[in-house]
Amino acid sequence: MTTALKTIFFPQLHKNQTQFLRFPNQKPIFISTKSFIPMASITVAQTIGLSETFAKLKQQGRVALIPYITAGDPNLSTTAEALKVLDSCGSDIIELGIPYSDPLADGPVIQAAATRALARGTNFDAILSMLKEVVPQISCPIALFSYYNPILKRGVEQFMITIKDVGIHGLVVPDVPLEETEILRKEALKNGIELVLLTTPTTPINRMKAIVDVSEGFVYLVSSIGVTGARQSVSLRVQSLLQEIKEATTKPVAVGFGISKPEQVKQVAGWGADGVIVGSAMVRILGEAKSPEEGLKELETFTKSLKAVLL
Ligand SMILES: O=P(O)(O)OC[C@@H](O)[C@@H](O)c1c[nH]c2ccccc12
Repeated sequence: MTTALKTIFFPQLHKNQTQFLRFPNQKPIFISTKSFIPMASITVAQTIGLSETFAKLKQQGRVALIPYITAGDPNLSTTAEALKVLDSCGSDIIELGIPYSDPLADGPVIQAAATRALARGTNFDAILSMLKEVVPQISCPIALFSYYNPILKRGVEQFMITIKDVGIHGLVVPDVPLEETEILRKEALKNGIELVLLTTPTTPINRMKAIVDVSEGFVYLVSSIGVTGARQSVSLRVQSLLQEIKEATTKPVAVGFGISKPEQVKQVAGWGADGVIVGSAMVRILGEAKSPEEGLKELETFTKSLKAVLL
């Protein structure tokens, strides 16, 4: 659980005074002295961000489990339930993908999920409305996954304000080159959004250093070249790549691509990863189940099997 419980002491309220209390990413809280004992206190669950989550896990000697699912596949109400299932099964951060028509970095499983979600009419505004409802019920931070084009269409500044307002903590934009991240980083910073950048096995060391320098929240180490999708094994190169990155930064490093089994999660965690990302295997469960209910049940079982090897 990555909520920071905050206890707030109220200054002496005058008789019959009423107040609205607003906390970032929370619904306003109505308080009134009619029913309130002055100098009372309430405890509000507040979700902490990506880097804070990693700092907390590091203190506990634990590795983050980071699932990815595609919003709107098989439908948005199932996505809402899936977020709650993933959270309750101990996910430490959740990556939520915005379906896009040209997901060039995605393999067939996530491409098919995006196509299904778009065919159902899933759009960014509908995803935002779902998040407005669900985020206050989730204890772990959510990082949105979006290709660059939909962000540019909405305008970078407006996009960041909008996602912050629904309680999103992080953002991953897999197809934006480092040279074009300036505007993204500026607007993300202004809105307290942690912009996660990716490095790959073929990224030259100096470029990797420049990427990790400006990546916020964590560094995403792509385990293998090519597109997303479960692989029979995780490249042994990941172990040395992790060491290289950890010599260049103290920021947490999470590994993704191709990881789909508990033994692979355990292996990558054993190599020193601070987080392990599992996407296609989760997406396949939800998208290919006979019914949403069955998909959610299977998602729960699968997520628990991954979490078990990280405890
Ligand atoms: O699906 P995999 O092989 O488990 O990899 C995680 C991946 O799905 C997720 O992090 C992701 C979804 N879309 C992406 C595009 C680029 C990089 C990463 C991603």
